[in-house]
Amino acid sequence: MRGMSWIPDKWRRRRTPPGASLPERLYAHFPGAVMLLDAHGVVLDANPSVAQATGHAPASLVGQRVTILDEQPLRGPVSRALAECVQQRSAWRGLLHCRHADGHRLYLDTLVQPLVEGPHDTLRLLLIQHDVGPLLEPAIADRARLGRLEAVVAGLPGVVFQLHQAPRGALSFGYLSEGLSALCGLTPDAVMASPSRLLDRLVGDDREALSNALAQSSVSLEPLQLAFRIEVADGVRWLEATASARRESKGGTLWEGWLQDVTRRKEAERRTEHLISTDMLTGLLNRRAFFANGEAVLAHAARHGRRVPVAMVDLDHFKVLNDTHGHAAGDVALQRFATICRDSLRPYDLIGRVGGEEFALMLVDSEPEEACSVLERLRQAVADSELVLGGETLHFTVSLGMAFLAPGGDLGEALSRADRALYRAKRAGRNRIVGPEAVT
Ligand SMILES: Nc1nc2c(ncn2[C@@H]2O[C@H](COP(=O)(O)OP(=O)(O)OP(=O)(O)O)[C@@H](O)[C@H]2O)c(=O)[nH]1
Repeated sequence: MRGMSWIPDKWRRRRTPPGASLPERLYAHFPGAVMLLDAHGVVLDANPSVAQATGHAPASLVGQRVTILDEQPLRGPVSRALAECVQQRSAWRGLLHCRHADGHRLYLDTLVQPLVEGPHDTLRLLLIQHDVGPLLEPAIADRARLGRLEAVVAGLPGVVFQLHQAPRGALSFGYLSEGLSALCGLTPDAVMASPSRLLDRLVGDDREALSNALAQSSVSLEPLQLAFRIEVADGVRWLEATASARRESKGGTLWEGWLQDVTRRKEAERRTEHLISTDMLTGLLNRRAFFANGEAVLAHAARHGRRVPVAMVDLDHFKVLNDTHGHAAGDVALQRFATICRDSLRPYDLIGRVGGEEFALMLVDSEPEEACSVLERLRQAVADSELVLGGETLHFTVSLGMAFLAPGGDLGEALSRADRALYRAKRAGRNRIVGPEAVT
């Protein structure tokens, strides 16, 4: 190759002299850029195709370092390829981003071949480059589009996801957008490698609720919509998943959708729910909420075949207390009764104010004898309590009517029975418990 620098310029215009050897013809007509370099990358010779591939006249390159083609001379990919080839004394092959003489980017498929003919010969490098930009153009355009799309998705206030469920149930994420880190402190890569990193953070029953929702959606292929709680570094956050479902060819299910933080909406809903379900004077459940919660408790008890104790409670001679000491004193008595109820019952028992001075109780998971003694303690605690109002100490009592609700029974019916028992307690002298009556 070293001997080819003799090729006259006129032949570099792709003409070869009559009788030129095969290597000479190849060099002149080769459709790619061919350059001979010294070990420092200085161009010793360049074939005519260099002009077409790089925009530089072959003669103008001779004597210059070939790293002139680099986007960042001395630090660009051409420099690195040459250095590797010289160090390893072996061929380097790859795609290089270079700079055309007019400034535009080139994609050059490149071979750097070390040439050492004898042990004492100087190292030379053969550089062969093909402009593959036109071949790559569609892929480059696709990549640019993908880059823009990724930037848009990364900027969304939520997470775009693709969730796959194998026919045997295993879940894996095919895609999670960058927003996941802001949403829950986990990187998309970490969760794609191990979905349990995210799923194990679901709070309480929400993991089961998600499994059930996925199971239903995978059968019906109806869209998935579910809000669930997840533990994050600074507490608990509500997320909502909305996704379309479709069957995959091998029988699995694919959900594609959107995950967003709905904590503020959920908190607003919880505040609204609290407002519409709470009695303002006592802070207890109001009538509507007592019945709504009661039905859920009964459904749970029915599944376990348990009877549920219920009671109606009424403050005794409340009208007299109101009339004698004023309506405000009556209000304080109602509030005191609510406090004693909360102290006497367990947090998950239901206490509702269902009328002016009428209350309904539902004791969850209590055996009959246990329920009777709990209510007796409650009655006694009220009788023992003292209301100090305007320097005067007042006492008040309550009467209770009790009933048991058998599995599958009707709550309204049970409370009517409890109410009739309460009436008998009043007739029998007040400050007592009457019942229970079995209700089916
Ligand atoms: N202070 C106050 N009084 C209320 C409220 N709601 C109802 N009341 C009063 O509760 C009283 C109920 O009186 P009654 O139904 O005659 O019964 P009672 O005086 O408790 O007599 P017995 O139940 O037979 O022992 C009425 O005076 C109502 O005005 C309230 O929110 N605050």
